[in-house]
Amino acid sequence: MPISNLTNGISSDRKIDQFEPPYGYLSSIDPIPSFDENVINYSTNQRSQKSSNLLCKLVLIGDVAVGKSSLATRLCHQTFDRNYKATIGVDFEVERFLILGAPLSLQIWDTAGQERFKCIAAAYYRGAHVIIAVFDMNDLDTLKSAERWINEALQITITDNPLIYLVGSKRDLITDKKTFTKTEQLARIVAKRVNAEFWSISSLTGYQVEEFFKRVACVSYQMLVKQQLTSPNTSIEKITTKTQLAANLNLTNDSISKQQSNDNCCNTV
Ligand SMILES: Nc1nc2c(ncn2[C@@H]2O[C@H](COP(=O)(O)OP(=O)(O)OP(=O)(O)O)[C@@H](O)[C@H]2O)c(=O)[nH]1
Repeated sequence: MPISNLTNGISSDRKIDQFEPPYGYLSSIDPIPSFDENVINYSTNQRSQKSSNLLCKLVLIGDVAVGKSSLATRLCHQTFDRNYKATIGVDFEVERFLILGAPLSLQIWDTAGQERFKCIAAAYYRGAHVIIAVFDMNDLDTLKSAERWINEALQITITDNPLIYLVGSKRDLITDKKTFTKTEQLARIVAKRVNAEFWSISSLTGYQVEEFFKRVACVSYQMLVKQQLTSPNTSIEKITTKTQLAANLNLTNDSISKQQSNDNCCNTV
């Protein structure tokens, strides 16, 4: 497929030419602030040749109501809903970026925090390149849980060394500076323990959401291109849109409900 077909419809704010920096260098898993030369060369070749789309599978995990869906919605639809609607099983979005002129699709799997959906959600961890564990910055119990979610996800993902991000949500609700600093300090300790990069965001105001996903896109792109250069038949996908992805996976609400009713471990709560 010509690269122009793959890049059609990617908005200008999804075009990245500079490596996005981390939230703070203290919280970074990869402090390298620029694209490698071989990654730049690869991208230049992709621009001038027929090419496929790099696909990055990303899974959002964390406790109930910490703000996973809100984070995905803020990125993909630039909206925010104050009303809580629990995720049933798993939902997904595809967001496309153009990095150094080459396309990257972020396939975002938004899993349910409710315990009874855990085994459905866990089925979608497999093959994840990126794990994003979300916690509510106003509830430190959810930070403790985030560490547990990460460790559980790492036992299931079959990708070698997925990138891990620990994201503190609802930053807008913390008004006391001392509490905020303390929460960030604790989060950085947890992040270090699980080898994650820490970010603090607000889906309500949009604070750091774009920056966070651009960072994820840059780090993932660099990782996938390096994998592509060492083993050329991996990580390339022709799926470029949410509709194609849905058709490919046959993932409908019906199929999720069926899976749920067939799966005993999801009916235990
Ligand atoms: N003030 C504020 N509220 C938020 C923010 N993010 C999410 N919320 C609210 O928190 C509630 C839960 O958000 P969701 O995004 O649905 O949480 P979730 O983690 O997807 O929940 P589950 O689907 O049950 O796992 C909703 O009422 C949101 O409006 C934020 O950044 N600031």
